[in-house]
Amino acid sequence: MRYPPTLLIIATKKLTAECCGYPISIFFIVVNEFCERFSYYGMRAVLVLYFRYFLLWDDDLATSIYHAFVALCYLTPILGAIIADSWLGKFKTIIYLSIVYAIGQVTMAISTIHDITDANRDGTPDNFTFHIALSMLGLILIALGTGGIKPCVAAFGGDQFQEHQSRQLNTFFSVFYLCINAGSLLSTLITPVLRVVFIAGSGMYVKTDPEGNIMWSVCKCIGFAIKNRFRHRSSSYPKREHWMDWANEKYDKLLIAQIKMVLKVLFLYIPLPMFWTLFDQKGSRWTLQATTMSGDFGAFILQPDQMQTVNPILILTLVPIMDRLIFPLIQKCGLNFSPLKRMTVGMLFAAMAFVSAALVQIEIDKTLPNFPSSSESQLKVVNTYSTTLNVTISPNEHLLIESFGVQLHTSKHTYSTISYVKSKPREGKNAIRRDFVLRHGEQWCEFSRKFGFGASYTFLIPSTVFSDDCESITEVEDMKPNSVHMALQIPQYFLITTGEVMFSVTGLQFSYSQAPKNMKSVLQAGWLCTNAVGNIIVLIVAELGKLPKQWAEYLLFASLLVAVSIIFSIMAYFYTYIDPAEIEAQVRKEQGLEPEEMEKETLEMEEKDEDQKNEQGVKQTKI
Ligand SMILES: C[C@H](N)C(=O)N[C@@H](CC(=O)O)C(=O)O
Repeated sequence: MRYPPTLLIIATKKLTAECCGYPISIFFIVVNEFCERFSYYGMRAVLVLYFRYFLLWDDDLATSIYHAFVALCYLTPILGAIIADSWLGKFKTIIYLSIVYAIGQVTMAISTIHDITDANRDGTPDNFTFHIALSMLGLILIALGTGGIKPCVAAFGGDQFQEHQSRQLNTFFSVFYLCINAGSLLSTLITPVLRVVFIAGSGMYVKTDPEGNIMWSVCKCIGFAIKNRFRHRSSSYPKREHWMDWANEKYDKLLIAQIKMVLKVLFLYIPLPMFWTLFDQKGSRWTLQATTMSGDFGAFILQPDQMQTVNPILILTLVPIMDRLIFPLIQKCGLNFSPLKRMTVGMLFAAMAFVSAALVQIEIDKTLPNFPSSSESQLKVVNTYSTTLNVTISPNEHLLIESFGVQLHTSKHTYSTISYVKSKPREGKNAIRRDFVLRHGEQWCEFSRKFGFGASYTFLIPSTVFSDDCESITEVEDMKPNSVHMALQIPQYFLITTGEVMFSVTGLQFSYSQAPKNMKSVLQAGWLCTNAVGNIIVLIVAELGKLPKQWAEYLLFASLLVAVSIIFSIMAYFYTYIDPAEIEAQVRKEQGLEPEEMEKETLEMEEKDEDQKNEQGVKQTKI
């Protein structure tokens, strides 16, 4: 027994204004995406350093919370898709969640004002709990906003195209990706203001109504199929072609066919999170790696977090090159570079990027001093005499450690120094880059010297310093400047970005093209979830796997991705590309329904007592 759909909506396709074959409305959508990514990446670029140097968390905690936030941003798309499909529709969801998003950005910005709790005006917040709580609230709102609108925007963009515009639809996803990266490149905080552009296009959009709680219908249908299959587990019941066919007794054939399409794609997505695991470490591990490198490019000094802009810059150049040159060339050579093959190659590029990061790390490690572990201390003794002194530390002697200095009492002498260094200077910077002036009352002198990035020095300043114009200052280098140049990170950025173009742009198009019409946002949310899971994997591997050497962790991630890409290529080999519209039309024909009148069909089922229906279904099967 099958229950007919209770609600039938006849959709009217709005005639959209076109320019060069494209609906004009997509202009507003891509500009909106530019602004949104502008805001998101502007904040995300500095996030790990905010955790590290404002909230004073250690590298591992900063990395973990960063990835937890990114994971949340890519989990909330499920919520966004539910709200859009079952309640507000894509357009209103984008508007309302953008407001939540803007409130989140403001909250986050307020949390960074240390003056709010800095009563003693020493430049450090007095109440870290307040700042942490506020920033976490801000981040949760941002995640809700950015993630909530993300599956809607791409699907909403796709919805604007008519059937005759399939070529333009493919180009749309490339342009869409270009805008994401242009936004990411030019990130600043004015974005929430610019976002009104999206509303300006309101009159031109094709706005499809929410189609009922599609996610809920899907879950109920899957649940029923599983239960029904279990009830008929005995071998006396004939097997069915697909396990979802066990929902036939109660659910519409069209819904079952659509769920089969979505499940096929979601199954294929299982290995994909590993790509994002590597990709999103640009913002955490790679940025922290850059803090131990030199950003001196002669004409300008690049900050470690600015290094991330290499990614969108490369995207802006690589997407057109790939779309217009490489992919057509491969096609001309007679090679079938199908979307799933592109995605596999993309994964291999990302793995190579991590091998490159490991090689750079090995170079950096050669230049780093040996920092004391948490169970060790470091003691530095500076000899200010002109003769050689022997220092003997007897195991029984008493060591007195003061806050800014170390005093060493040995059996023979007492020396004192003013340095106590246990890590590289913050963000690879020195407190002083050039020149400092010493003052005492009316007297002053200037010490002139260019200090290297990430170096640490101790200055011994004698009382005669003003009489010889700072000449008598003795400088001791506690830690050498960063000598490995940030330019060495460019190959890893190039490899990961090439991988991204092949993997992410293709994945976005693939997710849209393989989704049934009423489940485009659902599948976009599924695609974005692979990103969320990827970030959760970083948390697990970085926290549990704690490898003693960073380069070893990079190699571990690269090897995992190679293994996963092999599994994915096998799964892809067995995947058959489908045309959802064709399948839907075929099912409708089988059901004797006219395609025009079923342009849009909600699959809201009558709320009847579940057990009663199951019983009827079982009885019918037995008959
Ligand atoms: C800035 C990145 N190159 C990028 O384009 N990211 C995409 C894909 C993703 O990370 O989900 C985006 O922000 O949508």
